[in-house]
Amino acid sequence: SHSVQSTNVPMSQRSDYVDLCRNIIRDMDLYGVCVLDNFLGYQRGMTVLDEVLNLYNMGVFKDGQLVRNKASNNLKTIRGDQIIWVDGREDCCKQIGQLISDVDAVVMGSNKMNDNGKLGNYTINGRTKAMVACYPGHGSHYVKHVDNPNKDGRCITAIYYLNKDWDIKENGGLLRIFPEGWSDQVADIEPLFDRILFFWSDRRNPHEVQPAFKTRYAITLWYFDGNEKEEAGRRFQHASDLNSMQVP
Ligand SMILES: Cc1cc(NC(=O)CCC(=O)O)nc(C)c1Br
Ligand SMILES: [Fe+3]
Repeated sequence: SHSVQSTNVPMSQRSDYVDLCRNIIRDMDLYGVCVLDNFLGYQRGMTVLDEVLNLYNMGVFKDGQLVRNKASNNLKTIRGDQIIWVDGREDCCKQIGQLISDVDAVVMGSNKMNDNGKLGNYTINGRTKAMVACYPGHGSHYVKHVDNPNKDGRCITAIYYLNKDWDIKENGGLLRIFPEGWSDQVADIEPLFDRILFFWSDRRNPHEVQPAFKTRYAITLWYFDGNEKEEAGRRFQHASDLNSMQVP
């Protein structure tokens, strides 16, 4: 993981912007996973957390949908996260909107900056809205899964974490990625405040959220590869798949 110097200038004007993008390109090419700490800096991180807490206290989060648990073959609550989709222009989400444009800046910057003008051979041309998620913390978890197993167009998952003073031993909530091809290695990522994580959304990165015992917040964006999304649009797509993503 890399640490970002905290300043308050917009991302693309930062002095270390180019380095940040190069770090993302290198880590994504080498590992398919990249972690940046102190992404917004403490002050701005706190303003984003305040907006998320405000949304949560307004009671606008919805329960994540139930997913059939193949093992027990009955409809069981196997994901405890509560979610709300935000596009960042709402009055109550201006700071989340700033976070989104900073993530856009580094993802699009990395996409342009790579020698062949592509990040991992993708042409990123869009993204979903921001999915703000909260794990209530009574052992809520998320079973091992792949974000995009069937080429729906999503190529990069970006997750920004908001959890201050998080003690993984006490609070759990570890994100464990099982990178394909690294048979015995796993990537254990603690959901720490002002940390951002990028990983390829496809079958290269099955991942799970281990049970959390303290309220755990995260904001996720999925970036689209133009060609794959175009192709997916042509193929029959179950309405539920499209429902689970909201595109601005
Ligand atoms: C709605 C939805 C959420 C997630 N979230 C995570 O994997 C948790 C990552 C973390 O919070 O560390 N993944 C998928 C494929 C869907 Br769909
Ligand atoms: Fe996921």
